[in-house]
Amino acid sequence: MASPLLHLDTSRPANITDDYSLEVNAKGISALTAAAHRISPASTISIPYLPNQDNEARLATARAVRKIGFEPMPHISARRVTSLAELQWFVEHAVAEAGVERCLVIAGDPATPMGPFANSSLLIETGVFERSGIKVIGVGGHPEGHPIMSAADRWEVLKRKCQDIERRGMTPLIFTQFAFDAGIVLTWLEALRERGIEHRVRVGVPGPAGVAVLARYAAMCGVGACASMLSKYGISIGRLFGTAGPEHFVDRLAADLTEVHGKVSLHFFPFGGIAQSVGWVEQYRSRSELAC
Ligand SMILES: NC(=O)C1=CN([C@@H]2O[C@H](COP(=O)(O)OP(=O)(O)OC[C@H]3O[C@@H](n4cnc5c(N)ncnc54)[C@H](O)[C@@H]3O)[C@@H](O)[C@H]2O)C=CC1
Ligand SMILES: Nc1nc(=O)c2c([nH]1)NC[C@@H]1CN(c3ccc(C(=O)N[C@@H](CCC(=O)O)C(=O)O)cc3)CN21
Repeated sequence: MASPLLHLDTSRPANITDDYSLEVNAKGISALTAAAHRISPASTISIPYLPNQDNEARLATARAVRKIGFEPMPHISARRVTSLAELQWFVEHAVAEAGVERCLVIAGDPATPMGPFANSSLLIETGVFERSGIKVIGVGGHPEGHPIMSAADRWEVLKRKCQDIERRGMTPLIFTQFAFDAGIVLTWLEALRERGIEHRVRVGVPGPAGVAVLARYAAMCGVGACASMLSKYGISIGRLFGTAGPEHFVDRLAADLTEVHGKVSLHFFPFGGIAQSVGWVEQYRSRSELAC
């Protein structure tokens, strides 16, 4: 099987991958433990709210992430939370048992909410987070659009969520879905800053993975993966097998990010495995250093 393609590019700054975060679910803890010495201490490890992992499994993952020396950031999927009591239980236990200080709130995919929360704003409005000691709340940003919201609604909802988080004494952090076209992300960052939203953005990046795996996750997550986007990513329609890494995507960000785009760091989705994503960052960094 082909290894992730890394193309030498001397134009990027060395620090685009500094302070990256990584998504790790319950099944990934042993791989995270094995790779821990290769990841900066206290890095944020976000814990997705997967339907096949229950609250106990998510809590155990958060405890393990903390024990290894990282900052656990559990996701809470509004539409999958069945009651206020469940939300309270989870957040309080996460704080008490894993020292959780940051959570990511996201609507989630169920067409019909399983409880009283149809969107992530309703989770924030409960007051559970600040009362439990949470300091940072992550919310979704949508460079590629949103299943139901118009552009105007998207900006309004994002602005309101950030304001509400700050009003409650916490710090907002914006996470974007993984994407294949860095140009769309750059344009969205400019629009975000034009609207006066200055909070740090963690740009979603797919880790190196099989092309078929990337296509499957893109379809599952509603991520744009048309031929032109994939081609910008470095995947040609004639080569739908093998592995693809985010080198073109990250190169483009590194080359084109300026002060106008504000505070930006990377958030990796390790679809091809945790060791592979961590290894990709190491290779990318060593090539940047060689190029300096
Ligand atoms: N890391 C990730 O996984 C990220 C994912 N996203 C995507 O954005 C989606 C929703 O964005 P949020 O900012 O959390 O929305 P939100 O919680 O702010 O909701 C905004 C509006 O969209 C409606 N809505 C949201 N999801 C819906 C669904 N599945 N069906 C019908 N209506 C829905 C809500 O009711 C609300 O009116 C996520 O579910 C995900 O697909 C965005 C950023 C990061
Ligand atoms: N709209 C939306 N819905 C989602 O469910 C979703 C997103 N967006 N954005 C990205 C995250 C990441 N997601 C996932 C979902 C499942 C696994 C998972 O089951 N991983 C297995 C590997 C399975 C495989 O080989 O493909 C694992 O062992 O980690 C990982 C990440 C779901 N996510």
